[in-house]
Amino acid sequence: MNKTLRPVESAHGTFHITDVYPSVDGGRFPVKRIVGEPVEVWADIYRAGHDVISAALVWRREGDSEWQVAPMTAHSDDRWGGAFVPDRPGRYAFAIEAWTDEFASWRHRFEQKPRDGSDHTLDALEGAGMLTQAQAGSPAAAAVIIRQCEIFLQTGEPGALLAPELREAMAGSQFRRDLMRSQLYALTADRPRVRSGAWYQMFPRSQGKTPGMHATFNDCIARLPDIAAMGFDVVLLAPIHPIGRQHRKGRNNATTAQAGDPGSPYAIGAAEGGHDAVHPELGTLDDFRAFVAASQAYGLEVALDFAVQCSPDHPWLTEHPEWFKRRPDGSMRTAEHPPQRWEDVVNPDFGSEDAGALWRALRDVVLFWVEQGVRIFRVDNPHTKPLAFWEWLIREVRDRDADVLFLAEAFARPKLMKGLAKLGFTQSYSYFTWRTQRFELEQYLGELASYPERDFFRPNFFVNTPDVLPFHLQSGESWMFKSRLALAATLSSSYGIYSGFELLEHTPVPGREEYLNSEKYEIRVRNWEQPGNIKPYIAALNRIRRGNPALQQFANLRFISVDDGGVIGFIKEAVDQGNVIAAAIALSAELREVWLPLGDVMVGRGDARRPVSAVEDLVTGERHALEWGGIRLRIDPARDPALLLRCVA
Ligand SMILES: O=P(O)(O)O[C@H]1O[C@H](CO)[C@@H](O[C@H]2O[C@H](CO)[C@@H](O)[C@H](O)[C@H]2O)[C@H](O)[C@H]1O
Repeated sequence: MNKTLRPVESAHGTFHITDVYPSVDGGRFPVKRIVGEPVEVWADIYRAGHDVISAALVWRREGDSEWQVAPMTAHSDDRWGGAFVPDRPGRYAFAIEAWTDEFASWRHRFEQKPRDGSDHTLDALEGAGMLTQAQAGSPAAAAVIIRQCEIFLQTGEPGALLAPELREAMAGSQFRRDLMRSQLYALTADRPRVRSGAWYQMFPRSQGKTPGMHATFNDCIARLPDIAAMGFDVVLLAPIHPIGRQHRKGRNNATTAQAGDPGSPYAIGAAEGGHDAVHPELGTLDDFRAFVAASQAYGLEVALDFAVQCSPDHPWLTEHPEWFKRRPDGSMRTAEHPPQRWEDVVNPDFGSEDAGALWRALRDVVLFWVEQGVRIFRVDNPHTKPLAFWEWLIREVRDRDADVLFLAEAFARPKLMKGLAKLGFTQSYSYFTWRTQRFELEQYLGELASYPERDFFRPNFFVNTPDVLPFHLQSGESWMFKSRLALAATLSSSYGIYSGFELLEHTPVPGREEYLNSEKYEIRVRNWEQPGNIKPYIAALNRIRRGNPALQQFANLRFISVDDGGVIGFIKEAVDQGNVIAAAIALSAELREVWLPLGDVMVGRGDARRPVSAVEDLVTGERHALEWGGIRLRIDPARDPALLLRCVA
């Protein structure tokens, strides 16, 4: 437990350092920020009496011995602010220090003395006495102090003690008798990919061209130009490991496989190896590394699925039987997440006596793939494993390589999802996949973009996943796919699609939000140029995202009241870059004209900030001038359900 360091008490008691921002659960969990971007810190700092208070922000990266110091300045109502810039990814701690500036307090009192001819010599001597005790400052400050002290001693003029440069020199040179440091607050700085990225999820074995034939990593390499041309940043692979044979699942989640069925890639482990092996039909480890290198060459980063569970054929079941709990009849309980049943896998027992070795083995699996060049992991249903395990694993890995990122694939209870984010997951799945109405989106986004969620929960908006074909996509209407894509790609700075979305795949298992003939259980071959595909639309959206910093942030969001309940409107602003985007996205198919109130939108930086006067359509390039504080524009969802407008002054 962090403790506030108690100072030598002054006559006015100790300082109160409260309402510290940013902090998550009082500093217990790290606030999340991006490397190279200023971290603003605010606190209420006060104490009884009228002495002049000074404050500073002290911070360091975990492992560094030296504290760095940044000044804090007082704003109105005892609110103080300061900032620092974390320059490397990793964990940081910061605290706030407060102390009395005794010379400034003396000066303040001296300046209040009546100018009525009274003798203030004694007061002046007290001030001068403080100069003789100043000892902690820079040589330049020392020179100022000595000079002003000598002037005072030679002339007896108190004006020498009131020189502004002396006040400044003394501020950094006095012994801080009542220095108080707050508790420590934790912070994590991540690389920029965490803040923004477009993800493309695919099953490697389905990337070939011959129906029924298992694809290889070479086939995956051949797919990269198409994925890169759509403007994606991350290519997320379903598990690439050997697949169990016992209790293998068949097509459409059948609990018995037919001859030739490849099984679910989430049933990890077979005679060929476990979590650190590559499915032989995909190729070798060298082939995988070649895929990672080829992805990099296309500007894509590879993310791997990390699923803890094991097929009954996983080598760990024979090598470490103690990690798996047997039922009274000797069988093992298969994994489940009610109502889902995963009959082809068992979960290791996190309560086993040898759980420490299991934890280390799982950590080593992650480190193994880090060695192969992977820096992003989608963690499969983390909410069914102990939270303390994830906190430990993420820390263990990131202490070795702070560039490694973890996405929590948890569609769980809200508090549990937020808990996972607090204890270290870099990004999180979200409920966006099911939020379709304007009020639902506004409410949900409002929650995620507010304090304190915005400081620890970084959502990744997936429009679909291999497990979820949401009802609203099941009619296969192009405008709806585009609308969902535009919402995900602009409301959130990180978003993803599962492959097949670009082809408008939409055939469900009747009555369910699942894909019929899901490639979780079979090999698929697709015509990636299928007529009606929305690849050009995806590419255009990703291009717009890359060109507009406002769309690369999440919490910079403000909804506007569009005069049509079937359209959601919002503003995103990147203040530092002077980039402001207004968006209006149709949630239903009708052609309409909408009024966008933009009168209070300001554009530009600092003194150059001006009210918006026109907008530029980022798709068509057309420019429209504002009239009467807003603009009326047409949305034709059949063509494009989203209006994306750059605001110009
Ligand atoms: O956490 P979720 O419920 O969203 O689902 C994830 O984990 C599931 C278990 O790994 C996984 O389910 C798939 O793999 C299972 C094991 O092979 C299999 O029994 C299921 O039928 C299959 O859906 C799911 O895909 C993953 O996203």
